Amino acid sequence: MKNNIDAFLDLVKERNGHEPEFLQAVEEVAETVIPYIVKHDIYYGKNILLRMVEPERLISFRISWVDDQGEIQVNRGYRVQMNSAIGPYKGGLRFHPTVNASILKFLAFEQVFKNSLTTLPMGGGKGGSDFDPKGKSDNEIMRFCHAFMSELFRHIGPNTDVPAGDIGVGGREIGFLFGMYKKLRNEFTGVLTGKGMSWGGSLIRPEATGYGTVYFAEKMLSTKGDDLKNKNVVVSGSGNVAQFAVEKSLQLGAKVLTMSDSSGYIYDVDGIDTEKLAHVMELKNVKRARISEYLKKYPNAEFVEGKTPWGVKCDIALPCATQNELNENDANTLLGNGCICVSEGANMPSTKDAITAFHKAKILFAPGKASNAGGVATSGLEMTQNSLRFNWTREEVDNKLKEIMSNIHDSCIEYGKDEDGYIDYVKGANIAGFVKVADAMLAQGIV
Ligand SMILES: NC(=O)C1=CN([C@@H]2O[C@H](COP(=O)(O)OP(=O)(O)OC[C@H]3O[C@@H](n4cnc5c(N)ncnc54)[C@H](OP(=O)(O)O)[C@@H]3O)[C@@H](O)[C@H]2O)C=CC1
Ligand SMILES: O=C(O)CCC(=O)C(=O)O
Repeated sequence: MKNNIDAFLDLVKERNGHEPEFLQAVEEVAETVIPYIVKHDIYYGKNILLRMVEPERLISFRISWVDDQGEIQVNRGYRVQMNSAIGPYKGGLRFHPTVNASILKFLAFEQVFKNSLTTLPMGGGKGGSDFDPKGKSDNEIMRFCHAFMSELFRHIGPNTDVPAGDIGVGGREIGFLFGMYKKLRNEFTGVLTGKGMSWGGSLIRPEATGYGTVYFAEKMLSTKGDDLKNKNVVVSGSGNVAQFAVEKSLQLGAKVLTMSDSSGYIYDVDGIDTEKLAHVMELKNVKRARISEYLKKYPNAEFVEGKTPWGVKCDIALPCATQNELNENDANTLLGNGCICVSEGANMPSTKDAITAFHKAKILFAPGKASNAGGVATSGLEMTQNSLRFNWTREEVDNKLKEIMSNIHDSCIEYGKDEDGYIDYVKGANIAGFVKVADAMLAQGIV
């Protein structure tokens, strides 16, 4: 078995040696899926995983735009169309200075498994740009988004590839991107998700990733006869996913102690309640300020500069910021402090060694591709509503989201339960995600 995994990974490294994040994501999948392939004749010897690690298409393009000073700026744009076996490519756009092919390939690869887990007909893709939205005016953001879409539009469409938001891309950006797509194509279609409610968006889509992450944590806790009530929760990030993970945690009776951004974290020993969360939303979504500003209104809280919040004692950790934000030392600190459950809101926030530590300690650990799948699942529901030209109520969408998260949890148990009864959610999510895509690839032949 080890030989099969090593030989596969050597081949992937040979081709992608300079892409560490992509290799990390592939390694995690290979270690759990190859043993399954070896035991199942229908998949063995078909090089399915080797085909899955090669993007069907990787588009890279120039984005030229003019800033408020009249200077011409040049950024790089990408769309990774990873796998379309079970539906049109689907996945977010990230605008962040760290964006490169490795990061987008890791995200697109994870997206293939995640989208498969939702049971909705969506392939996997991801895109974005090394553009940094921080400190840019609304007009600059608009000009950049328009320039980005003036190239991307020819590669996407409601039945081809349907982008959405990710880091640095929220409702404002989706609006500008949609406006330019509509102008260039002269058609009003569900080509993007995360749209505004008056022009084709779905209720609950803004909340869905954070809510889903907490619904998943609640499902994991229920396997131990436990729930979120009175639990201390530590959250990283203060963007879209973090905000709604905090909101749902509060609704389910937990106490939230931290939020963060790239400058550090705030620790509020009294708890971040709904009023304080509303202030964070105002700071982040309207004023686009740093999280440290929280202390101006709530001076009892602490701001810890340049650090992640994993040293704060908690029962539950929700990493909701970015990849590799929680390492082995952080994992050991969390375990030492009695943490019993980690549900990833971000994509690949825990390093490989951190996951090993969680597994060794046999705590409840959910990988992002399972626990944060509520976002893309609700994007799938937005696509359905667009096709029907109909809107479901908030309650209808939320119920469907809960049901999807519960089904993903069941799939993880089906494929991830070890002999001693421990649920390895990483193994479960990877194999369950793989099976559906692999079956479709086999049915469609070598294309
Ligand atoms: N939006 C969605 O629906 C989905 C998002 N995700 C994942 O969730 C995570 C968060 O996304 P989202 O909330 O949408 O993005 P936002 O842009 O809304 O928020 C990102 C948050 O993470 C922080 N952050 C970003 N980069 C870093 C970094 N290098 N170090 C420390 N903090 C950082 C940001 O701080 P700062 O403002 O200082 O940069 C901000 O607080 C990402 O991993 C994303 O891929 C997963 C599924 C769906
Ligand atoms: O809603 C979507 O299409 C994509 C969400 C996303 O980017 C993700 O799941 O990581």
